[in-house]
Amino acid sequence: MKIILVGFGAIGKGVAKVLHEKRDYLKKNYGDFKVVAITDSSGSAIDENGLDLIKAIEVKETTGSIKNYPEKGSKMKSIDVIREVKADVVVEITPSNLETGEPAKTHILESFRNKKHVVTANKGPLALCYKELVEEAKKHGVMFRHEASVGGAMPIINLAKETLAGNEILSIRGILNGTTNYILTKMEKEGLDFETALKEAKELGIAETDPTQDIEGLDTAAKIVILANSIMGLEKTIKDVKVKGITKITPEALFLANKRGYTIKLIGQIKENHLIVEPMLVPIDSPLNVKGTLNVAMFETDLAREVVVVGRGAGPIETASAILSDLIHIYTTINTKQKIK
Ligand SMILES: NC(=O)C1=CN([C@@H]2O[C@H](COP(=O)(O)OP(=O)(O)OC[C@H]3O[C@@H](n4cnc5c(N)ncnc54)[C@H](OP(=O)(O)O)[C@@H]3O)[C@@H](O)[C@H]2O)C=CC1
Ligand SMILES: N[C@@H](CC=O)C(=O)O
Ligand code: NA
Repeated sequence: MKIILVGFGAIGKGVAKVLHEKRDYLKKNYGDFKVVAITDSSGSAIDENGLDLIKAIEVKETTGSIKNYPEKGSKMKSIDVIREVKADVVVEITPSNLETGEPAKTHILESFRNKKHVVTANKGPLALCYKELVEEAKKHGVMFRHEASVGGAMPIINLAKETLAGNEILSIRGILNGTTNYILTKMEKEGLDFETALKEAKELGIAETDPTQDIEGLDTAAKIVILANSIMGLEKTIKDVKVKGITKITPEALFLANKRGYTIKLIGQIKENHLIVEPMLVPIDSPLNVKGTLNVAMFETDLAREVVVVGRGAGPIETASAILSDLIHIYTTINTKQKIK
């Protein structure tokens, strides 16, 4: 299967590392997963026989742009790569823009129009125009998967759509941002100040390109909109969410909460058509009291009753896990269809 990576930052490099490390496992169990093009904000590298992913990471980390990849690099823009390079799947992992959804929205729609399946971790277009994207993918007969867009490695979207298929999801409540959970945990457990904890989160590659999206609660808001639209059949936008972030939370507030048997978590909640994101007191012994970059989601369903999932909500390799599972789904679907013909 031929793959184009659009975006080569923390997640793009994480996907490249995972595809390199898992290449023998993938070949043995599925087939050849080949990255034929990689793009970033200033250019691209293209090789129809498959790029050397370790070399691509090294070029990116030493020179700052993939266009410096020996012999295969150029200033070719992402949109032209999507149109002109022969591939099966585009992995869209540019920054999430929660106002316009660009450049990801155009990348995704253009991929569909060029008969390319899409896997994305990008929350922008999903939170702003989910229905349009799903309809366009259907119109062009291609697959559109986005497990990584909510909760990173934590299985939530495909779990709801596949394993919990047939259930009506009545409410979802959880911690859906790894950066803020990391910050709150560091402040609570080590008394670290907010800025130092945020700096560490950036260094771990878990924060958004614009980390205010994390700490002001907008990333969590985007995610509950995606959940509302993709697995609860609602039609919401980020404007429908009442949002409050964690910038006013201090180590002292966490200490006082602990003394009373509580902790403080940034909770996203969808219940009875209301979407809310705010710091909430959570009992110390609650299943919601997970630490570090962990995320947690508590589903209330009509058949399976309560379901709780926990997993790493952020991180290059962890997020690449969700992207890989979507790529494998596309690979197996393509090859099953071909065998039936
Ligand atoms: N970090 C995480 O743990 C998670 C991130 N995500 C989502 O994944 C996406 C990527 O995140 P992350 O890798 O951390 O972000 P980074 O900021 O590390 O990387 C973004 C990449 O996109 C590139 N880029 C920007 N504009 C364009 C463009 N027009 N064409 C091609 N590439 C472009 C940047 O180029 P350049 O290098 O030249 O600046 C960079 O390589 C985001 O949407 C984020 O919300 C989802 C789950 C977890
Ligand atoms: N910045 C986000 C990345 C995953 O969506 C987070 O911290 O959860
Ligand atoms: Na996920």
